[in-house]
Amino acid sequence: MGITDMQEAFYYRECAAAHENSPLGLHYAMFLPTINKQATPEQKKKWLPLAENYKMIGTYAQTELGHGTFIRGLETTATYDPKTKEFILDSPTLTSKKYWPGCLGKTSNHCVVMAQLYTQGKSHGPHMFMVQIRSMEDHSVLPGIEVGVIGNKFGYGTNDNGFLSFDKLRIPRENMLMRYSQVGRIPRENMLMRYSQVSRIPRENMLMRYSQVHEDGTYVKPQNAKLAYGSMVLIRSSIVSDAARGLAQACVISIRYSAVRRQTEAYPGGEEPQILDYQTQQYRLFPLLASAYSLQLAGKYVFNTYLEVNDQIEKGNLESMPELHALSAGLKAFSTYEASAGIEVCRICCGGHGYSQASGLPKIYVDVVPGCTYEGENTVMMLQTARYLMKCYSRAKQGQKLPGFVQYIGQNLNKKSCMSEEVALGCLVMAYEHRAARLVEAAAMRMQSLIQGGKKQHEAWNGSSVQLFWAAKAHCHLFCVKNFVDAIQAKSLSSKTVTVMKSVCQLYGVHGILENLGEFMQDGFFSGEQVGYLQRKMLALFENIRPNAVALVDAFDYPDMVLGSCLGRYDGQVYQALYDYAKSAPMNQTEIHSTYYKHLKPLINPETTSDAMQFAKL
Ligand SMILES: CCCCCCCCCCCC(=O)SCCNC(=O)CCNC(=O)[C@H](O)C(C)(C)COP(=O)(O)OP(=O)(O)OC[C@H]1O[C@@H](n2cnc3c(N)ncnc32)[C@H](O)[C@@H]1OP(=O)(O)O
Ligand SMILES: Cc1cc2nc3c(=O)[nH]c(=O)nc-3n(C[C@H](O)[C@H](O)[C@H](O)COP(=O)(O)OP(=O)(O)OC[C@H]3O[C@@H](n4cnc5c(N)ncnc54)[C@H](O)[C@@H]3O)c2cc1C
Repeated sequence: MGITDMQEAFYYRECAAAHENSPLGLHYAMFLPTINKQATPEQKKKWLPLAENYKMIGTYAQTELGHGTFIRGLETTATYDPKTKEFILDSPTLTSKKYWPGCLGKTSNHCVVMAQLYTQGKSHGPHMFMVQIRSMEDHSVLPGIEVGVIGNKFGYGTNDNGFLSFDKLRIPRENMLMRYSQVGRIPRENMLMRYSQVSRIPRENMLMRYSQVHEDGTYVKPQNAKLAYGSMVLIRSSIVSDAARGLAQACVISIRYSAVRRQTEAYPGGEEPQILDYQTQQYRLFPLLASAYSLQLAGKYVFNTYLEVNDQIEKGNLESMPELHALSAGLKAFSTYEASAGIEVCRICCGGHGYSQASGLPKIYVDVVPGCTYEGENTVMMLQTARYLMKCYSRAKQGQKLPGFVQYIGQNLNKKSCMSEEVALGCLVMAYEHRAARLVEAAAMRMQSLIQGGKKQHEAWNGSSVQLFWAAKAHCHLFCVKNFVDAIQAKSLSSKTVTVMKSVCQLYGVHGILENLGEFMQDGFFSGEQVGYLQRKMLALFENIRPNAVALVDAFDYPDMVLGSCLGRYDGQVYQALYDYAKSAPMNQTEIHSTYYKHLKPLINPETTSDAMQFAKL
């Protein structure tokens, strides 16, 4: 189709294969970007045309049976042999087997492997290597490699998450040497297959844009070791929009359905109201609608930040890497938590029909919920953000200026909320700033007191980690509120749009406070009276939003084909669609199901079991 823009390609694929996760997902989400960002120009020249034309089909193989979060603990080794100028990949233990990479089990013929680099007898930590695992001729698994699928999962049925191990012992040493001695004489494109066949790969296959191993085995350190984690940062930055999309789609389904579904006479003999008119339905759905908008805006922001910082990195300026890491890790966690929990609420709000696959909601849920785990387990990611916040706190205490989105840290905490009946956006932002600043300080104080009490740094960290988590979550929440407020204050919006979106934004802020009231009230920042303003405002906002609710979900503009939902159809013909779905079920294609003959008839009518025997033989 000639589509080169990554986001555009995503939307195209979403329409073309709406109901399945692509078995090539990891190829374009991680394998191609990793080559693009981490390979040398020569490597790119060699691999990109093959990868872009789906000759090389690849994945990103980092996680192992024993380690996922702790990358430095990975056990797969890549040992450089200067005599042969090769790396020897090895999976020395059961726990070192690669486990979980998507599209690995059956689809990929290559992968980027994260392995511990050893050269000149020293370990240099995790580095990436390009490894061919299957033949480009017939897709057979190459010698020295064991690869397979990991079995059924919660979802992602069409994405063959796999296991993989390298066993150098299975390859005769002489064979490998012989193959190597031919390197200079065979065509370049033959090299990958020949080397991988023996689980030995050429030195040039190490993705060494930033770190290098010279031919004699000398290791040259990269400017920053975490540059090798760049692909993860890219995907974390993309996952925020991904989570937002899942939540937005669930809101479309649940809100449209709630406008069609009628239930329970409002008064004896009266009409059954649309369930969307129930305040309790609005209480569960409208804040999620607001959250979907907020996360979409946050997703855009973080991805644009990724692009900007990446631009600087390309120019050799690594200054903003820590900010980007903290922002992308925290928002990835915050957004996937919010979206997963929200999609489940949308499902429950559809009553019994929400439990049917016909609702489209189970599929959305199982697609979004692994985002809480992959690309960095959410709690661990929040703690990475907290680590950054602690550094900022200590810098603020030393009077140093902080970057824009953390400038609230270290602010004076002895103030009261400016909240009035009107619930001004400025007062909402101030409230979130105060809560985050207080929780950052509380976590820092806790750490400090544990250390002063004789605990070691790592013990103090663990002993403060719940508070650190709260601080990071409050920080991300503040970011989402502030970013939403900034977006609706953008000059490009029409006044009508601003009126509607202001209500949505206010609801996002107000509901978030009411759901986390303890954190806003612990130090007396809000008075009880002010909480009353917020509660009344929330109910008033439900009434404001109600007439626009369906238009607000229509505005996400997801075609029916993408939603794949009988409940969320644009035309509202929910009951006909459900009935058609039932009629088309495979079990309805025959009047009597085969199990009747096999199991039921012998019970109901034992004297005529010969039929059943007959069937069993068939
Ligand atoms: C279209 C969409 C859908 C896309 C759909 C995609 C489909 C799904 C794809 C899923 C693919 C995968 O899951 S791939 C596998 C993903 N795996 C993970 O994400 C593993 C998560 N683990 C990690 O990222 C790491 O190991 C950490 C961050 C947890 C810890 O790393 P570490 O090496 O032990 O580092 P640590 O000592 O804690 O920290 C040292 C310093 O490095 C910093 N640091 C750590 N990471 C980074 C980083 N990335 N960038 C900058 N700086 C960093 C720390 O802040 C710290 O700074 P200072 O404080 O010292 O200054
Ligand atoms: C659908 C799916 C697709 C995936 N695709 C890929 C892929 O393509 N490539 C790939 O390489 N990997 C992939 N993964 C693996 C994924 O990246 C890891 O599962 C993830 O990084 C989490 O690591 P873990 O499984 O080791 O969790 P663990 O670290 O074992 O986490 C278990 C628990 O321990 C806690 N914990 C761990 N460390 C800490 C800590 N330091 N402080 C506090 N708590 C901690 C966590 O919070 C969590 O509650 C995929 C996983 C899934 C589910």
